[in-house]
Amino acid sequence: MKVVKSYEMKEIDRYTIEEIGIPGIVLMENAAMSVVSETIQLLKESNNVVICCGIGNNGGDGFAIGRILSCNNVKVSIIIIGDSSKIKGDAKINYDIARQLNIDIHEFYDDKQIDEFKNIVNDCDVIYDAIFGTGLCREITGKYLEAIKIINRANAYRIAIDIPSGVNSDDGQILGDSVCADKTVTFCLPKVGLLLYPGANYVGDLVVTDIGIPNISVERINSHTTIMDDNLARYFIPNRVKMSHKGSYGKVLVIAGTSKMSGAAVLTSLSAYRTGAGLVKTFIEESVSSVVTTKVPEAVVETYSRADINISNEDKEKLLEMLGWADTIAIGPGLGNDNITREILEIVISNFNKTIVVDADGINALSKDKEILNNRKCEVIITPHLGEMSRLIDYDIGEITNNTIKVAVELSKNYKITCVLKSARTIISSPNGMVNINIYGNSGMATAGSGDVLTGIIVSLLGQGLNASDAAILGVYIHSKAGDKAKDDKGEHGLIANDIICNIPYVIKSSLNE
Ligand SMILES: NC(=O)C1=CN([C@@H]2O[C@H](COP(=O)(O)OP(=O)(O)OC[C@H]3O[C@@H](n4cnc5c(N)ncnc54)[C@H](O)[C@@H]3O)[C@@H](O)[C@H]2O)[C@@H](O)CC1
Ligand SMILES: Nc1ncnc2c1ncn2[C@@H]1O[C@H](COP(=O)(O)OP(=O)(O)O)[C@@H](O)[C@H]1O
Ligand SMILES: [K+]
Repeated sequence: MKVVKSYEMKEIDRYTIEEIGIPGIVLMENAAMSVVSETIQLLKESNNVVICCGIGNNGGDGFAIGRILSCNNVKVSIIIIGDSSKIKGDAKINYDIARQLNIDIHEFYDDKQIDEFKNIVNDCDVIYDAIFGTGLCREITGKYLEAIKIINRANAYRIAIDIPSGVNSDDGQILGDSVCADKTVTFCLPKVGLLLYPGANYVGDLVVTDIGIPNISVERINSHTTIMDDNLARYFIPNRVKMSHKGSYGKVLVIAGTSKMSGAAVLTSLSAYRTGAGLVKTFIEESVSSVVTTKVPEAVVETYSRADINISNEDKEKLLEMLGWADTIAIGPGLGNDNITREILEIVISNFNKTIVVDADGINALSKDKEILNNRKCEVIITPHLGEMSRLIDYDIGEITNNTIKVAVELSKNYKITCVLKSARTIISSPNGMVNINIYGNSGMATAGSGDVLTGIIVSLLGQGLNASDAAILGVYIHSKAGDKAKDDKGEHGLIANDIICNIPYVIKSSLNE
C-alpha cells in the first residue's frame, strides 16, 4: 500500500477536485461520514461530545462531523480554535451549516476564553480533534498549544481526524506538542508521519477510510514509500512446487559465529531453515562448530581456523569453493570484529556474483573500510541497527533516529545497495529510491539475537529466488509478525530470539491461508 507525504495527498485531492471534477465539498462530506461510521459505536455510552476545530479544511471535516452527529441525536459542542472570520471555502460552507442548525458553537480565540474551553473539554467524554491535518506547517504555539495540552489532560476518548494535531505528516516529528489520540481516522492513504516515531506514539488505533477518491488520482502519484500489509504478503511468499527437491529452495551459506558468539550462527542458520531454505551450510570457527551441529542438526557445517590473525590459504580455498556452491550468503552475525572478518568479507564481496546479506560484524568491517563495497561482484543487502548505521556513516545516532528514511535512502543510492535500517520502525530502502516502512513488531524483539534471526529469514528468501528488495521487505515483515505472535504467547518481557524463530512457520502458514 502506498504511503504519502502531505504534498502528495494535496496533489491527489487537487487532481480529484480540479481534473476529475468531484467537488471538494463532496470529499469533505465523505470524509466526515467515514469518521462517523468508524466511531459512532464509541459514542453509545457517551453523554457529551466535543469537536475541536481549526480554521482550515481539517476544521471543515470537524464541522461536518458535528452536523452529522447532531442529526443522529448525539449531544455535540463545537469549539473553534482560532479566528472564525478566517474560515473559508468548503470549511466555511460546513461552518455556516452548523450555525444554521444552531449547533452549540464556542470560540477559543484569546486567553479570556481559556476557562470556558477547559470547562467544556473537561466535561466531555469524547473529543474529536480537527484542529490541524496535513496543512500543519510550523511549530505550534500560543492558544493552539494551550488547547492541545488541555485536550490531552482531559479524561476523554480522543479521536484524531486525518492526523493528530501536532504530528508532522511528512516525518512523524512533533511540532511543539500533539494531541495524543486513542484512535486516528485518516483519509484515502496513510501519511508517512502516522507511521514513524515519535508521531506513531500519538496515533492510537489507525483506520484508513475511503472518501471516494478514484484510483486514478492515487495511481498517478509517484509515491516512493509503501507499507507491506497482511493481504499483500502472500503474493511475495515464494511458491513451493510439488515436483521439487531441496536444491529447488536455495543453497544458503551462513558465515557467522565465533567462540564468543557461536549462538549467532545457530540463530541465523535455524531461521533460514524455518523460512523455507532447502539447504543451509554454516561456515564457522572450528573450535565452536559443535554448537551448530548440536543445535541445528539439519545444517551442513564447514570449519576454518582463527588461530592466526589472517585466514590460512587452505581455508581461503575452502571458502572460494563454497562461494561456487552457494546461491546466496549471509555474513556477519557474531563473526568477530577483527581482521579475519574483514578478510572473509572482502573475499566474499569480490568473488561472489549473486546477492548477499551483510549484518552485525560484517557491517562493522565495512565501517572501517567502505572501499570493500566498491570492488564487488555481488548485490548487497545490509541490515544495520541504529548504532551500526552510526558507525557506518559516521552520523550521530540522534540525527539518524530523526531522519531514518533520509539516511537509509542516501546510503542505498550512494552505494547502490539495499538497506534495512532496523529500529522500532524498520526502514527498507532500495537503490532505485523506493522505501518501505515496517509497521509491525514490538519491544519484546529488542532482545539479543533478534537481528540474527532477521538475517536468516532474509537470506532464506533470497535463496528461494526473491530479489534483494522483495526479500528484505518480506523478511522484515515475517520477522516482525513472528515477533508479534511470540508476544501474544509470551508477552514482551520474556520474549527471546528463539521464540521469534518458533513463530516463523506460523506467520508464513497464516499469510498463505494454509
Ligand atoms: N478538499 C480537500 O483537499 C480535502 C481535505 N480534507 C481535510 O483537509 C485537511 C487539510 O486541510 P488544510 O490544507 O486546509 O490544512 P489544515 O486544516 O490542516 O490546517 C491549515 C490551517 O492551519 C494553519 N496552520 C498551519 N500550521 C499552523 C500552526 N503551527 N499554528 C497555527 N496555524 C497553523 C494554516 O495557516 C491554515 O490556516 C486534511 O488533513 C483533511 O482533514 C478532507 O476534507 C478531504 C478533502
Ligand atoms: N521496540 C521495537 N519494536 C519493534 N521491533 C524492534 C524493537 N526493538 C528492536 N526491534 C527489532 O528487533 C531486531 C533487533 O536487531 P539487532 O539490534 O540487530 O539485534 P541483535 O544484534 O541482538 O541480533 C531488529 O529487527 C529490530 O527492528
Ligand atoms: K487533526
